[in-house]
Amino acid sequence: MALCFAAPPGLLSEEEDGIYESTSTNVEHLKVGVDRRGGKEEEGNTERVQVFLRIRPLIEGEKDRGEEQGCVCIQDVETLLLHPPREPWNMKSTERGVSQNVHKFTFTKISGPDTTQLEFFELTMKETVRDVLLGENRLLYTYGITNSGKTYTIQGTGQEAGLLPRALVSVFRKLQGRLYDSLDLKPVLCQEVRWLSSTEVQAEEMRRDSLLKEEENMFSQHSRPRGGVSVSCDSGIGGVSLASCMAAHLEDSDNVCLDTDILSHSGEEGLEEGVQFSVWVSFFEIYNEFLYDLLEAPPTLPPRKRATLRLSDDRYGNPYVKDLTWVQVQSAEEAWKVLRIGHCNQSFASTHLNHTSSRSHSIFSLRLLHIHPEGKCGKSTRISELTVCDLAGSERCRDQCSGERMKEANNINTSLLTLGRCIAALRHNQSNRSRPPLVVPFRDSKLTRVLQGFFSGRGRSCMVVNINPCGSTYDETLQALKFSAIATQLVHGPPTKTRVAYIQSLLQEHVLQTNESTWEEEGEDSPDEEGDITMFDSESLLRAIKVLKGEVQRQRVEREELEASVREQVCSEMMVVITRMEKDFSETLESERALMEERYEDKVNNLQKSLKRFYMQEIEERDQQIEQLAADLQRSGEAESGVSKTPPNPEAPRRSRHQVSSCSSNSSSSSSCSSLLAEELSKVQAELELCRSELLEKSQELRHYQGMLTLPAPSGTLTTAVQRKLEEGQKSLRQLRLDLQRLGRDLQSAERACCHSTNGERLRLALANADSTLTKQNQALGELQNGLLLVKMDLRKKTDRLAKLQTPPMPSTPPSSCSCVKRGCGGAGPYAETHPPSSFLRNFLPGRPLSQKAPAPCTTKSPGTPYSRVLHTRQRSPPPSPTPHHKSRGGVF
Ligand SMILES: Nc1ncnc2c1ncn2[C@@H]1O[C@H](COP(=O)(O)OP(=O)(O)OP(=O)(O)O)[C@@H](O)[C@H]1O
Repeated sequence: MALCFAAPPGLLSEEEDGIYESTSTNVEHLKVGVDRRGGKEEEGNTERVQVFLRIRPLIEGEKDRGEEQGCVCIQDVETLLLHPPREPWNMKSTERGVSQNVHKFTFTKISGPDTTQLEFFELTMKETVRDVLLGENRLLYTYGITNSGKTYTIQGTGQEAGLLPRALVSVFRKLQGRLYDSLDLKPVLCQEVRWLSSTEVQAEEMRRDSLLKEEENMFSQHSRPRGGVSVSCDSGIGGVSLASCMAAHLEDSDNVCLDTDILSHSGEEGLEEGVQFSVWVSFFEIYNEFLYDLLEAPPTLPPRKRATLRLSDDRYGNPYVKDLTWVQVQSAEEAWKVLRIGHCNQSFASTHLNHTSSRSHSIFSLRLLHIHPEGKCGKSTRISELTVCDLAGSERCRDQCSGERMKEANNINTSLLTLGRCIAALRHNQSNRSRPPLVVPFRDSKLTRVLQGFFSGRGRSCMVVNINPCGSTYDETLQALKFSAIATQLVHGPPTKTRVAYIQSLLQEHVLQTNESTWEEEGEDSPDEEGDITMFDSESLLRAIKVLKGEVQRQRVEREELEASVREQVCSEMMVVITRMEKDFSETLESERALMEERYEDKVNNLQKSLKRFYMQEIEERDQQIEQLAADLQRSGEAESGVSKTPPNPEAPRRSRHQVSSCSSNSSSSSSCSSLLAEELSKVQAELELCRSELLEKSQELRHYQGMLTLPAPSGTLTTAVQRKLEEGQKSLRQLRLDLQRLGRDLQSAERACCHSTNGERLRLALANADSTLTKQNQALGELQNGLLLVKMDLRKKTDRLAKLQTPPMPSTPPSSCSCVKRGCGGAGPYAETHPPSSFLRNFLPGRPLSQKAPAPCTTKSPGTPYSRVLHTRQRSPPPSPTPHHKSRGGVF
């Protein structure tokens, strides 16, 4: 079962899963990987980046330690299987707990531990050197963990010269007899002619300007990475002045054999006829994210701080190392010596894995100036470059015990991670052309900035992955292989030579536009895909530029027109859409409004209904309560007026009144009239009660008088008359009681009517009846009073007469005065005889003073009896409604 391994964070996107594979140990189920070889692709005629794997043998110390070496297994020349180590402590967290997976990687070519330096050179460098001699730019860089054999591969040791010395030998062998006089070419390379004396500057100025102009033209069309070329005065030229320092350095350096036998081939196949070459080399390192020129002698005096170099962009945006020393070399030996000098200045340190571990990325560059002495407008040049980069090895920071080593390891890992991100981004952009491209983070580290040109189509890169077979470094090796797996998916950018064809087509177009016949004559030269930019003279290039300018102008106008028409079209379409939307919105709004109206109408109706129902229920409940209270009231009233003669319970009517008033107030705000009536009723009831109590009092008083009037046997005719009058008075009194009972019943019915709250008219009628009844009673009482007064006077006369008859006259107080005293009137005899007792009359007719001589306190202290208040209240009661009875029912109630 094939399993895809997760890529390192930030290094792989989803599409890149599956670039490398992990499989179970059952090799029968191995999934066949995609073709990762650097062959021609069917589409786009682009080539995959070549990635070579080199596995070094175990060295002595590792053998002594008993390092496990069964992890790395070469399946075939292109496929590697990486088995996890048997000892579990060698595995890191990424592998722990996971089944024993086998990782499968495919490379352009795999070199095993037995591969010699020569074999590896022929495998990797041979073609690269040939391409550089043909004018291409090439980069070869080694990648791997520390102590994996990178430096060994690049430089070699002893008799085993590495790729770089072999490349130098190869270059100079092929350039034998073609090396150009270097002095004439200095201005071509120098942007800062520091090596010239002030007197020579003026003489060289004219020539240099023309050459620089030519060089600039060439660079602009040639599109290649261009470094700032400068020659240090101190370092001299051509290796002549370097000889002394070389001798000193070379004594300390390894004695690499650089004889001509290190290469098995020679010859100058493929080189252009008549072209001469000049070779220049530079060597610098990137240490802790600073650039140092390795060909500059380190300061001997303290502070021994090395001068750093700066990265700059030329006017075409291509990065180059400013003020870097370029040394012209005439032979492989000279170049090798320069390399060794730089190697001596390079930062090395002893780590626990490698006692000569590179702590920096070292970059050696060789530039070839292709000189065409017989160019159409004089001398023309072309520059090609071979850059060999020995990257520092990735390592675990925690393995470093020194703070300086830790810092170096951090910087190394950061820059390598950035390189990985750049490659991943490039890979993403190449495989997802329809999507917007990712920004390639070249600027995130110095290393990627320096190498940017080789990844941006201005050259080609080739990668050598070094691994060691040690099981102890399994995890780091796995990460390095994963990184290289991404690089195998990269394709090279379009080759620069296609630009030549483009320029040719532009020139053809221009000629066709201007003069067709002329073109026909010149048209015999077909576009040369394999040609070089130097084949064009300056006039042709100027014409091409002119055509390009015209084309740019035309396209600009076209674009503006297109933009205007697109804008117009978009505007009109937008207007249509907006109009439609507006219409739709207004329709929707209208329907929404109607819907809302309907909904709220329903809601209001429902609310009205529910409120009506609620209040009806409330009123019914209150009616029932009031009826019950009224019944209670009636019962209590009957009980009071019964034989028991119990005093009336003032609480009951009060409670009834309270119920009535609360009922009325709660029924609705519109029943204010009913509440008024209820108030009136309650007042009437209260006064009625008072009347009752007063009536009872008077009845008792009357009985008392009757008892007093009871005469002995010889009463005669007077007694009979008094008896008759008394009977009449009793009769009137009974009638009065009956009237009062009827009045009570009327009042109760009025109270019920009021409590019904819809029968206001009935209540008014009942009250009017009660009023008339009270008036009648008033009259009856008045008559009774008069009768009683007469009876009293008569009785007094008779009593006096009887007293005179029965007993001799006594000088004492007459009994009438005693009775008056008893009654509390305190009046004199004559006054008492001619007038009724004041309290009696005052109690019955207080509103009408019987005499002007009536005692002032009585009239002032009691301005009106309850009865008079009743009468007064009746007069103030609201008049009956003028509206017909049936209309008033539908009114307030
Ligand atoms: N192919 C090989 N055959 C024999 N010995 C080798 C081979 N490759 C590497 N070695 C030895 O392995 C050791 C480490 O090699 P080297 O210094 O080149 O590693 P490195 O990757 O450059 O390490 P660092 O990144 O720390 O500089 C050296 O002693 C070297 O001689």
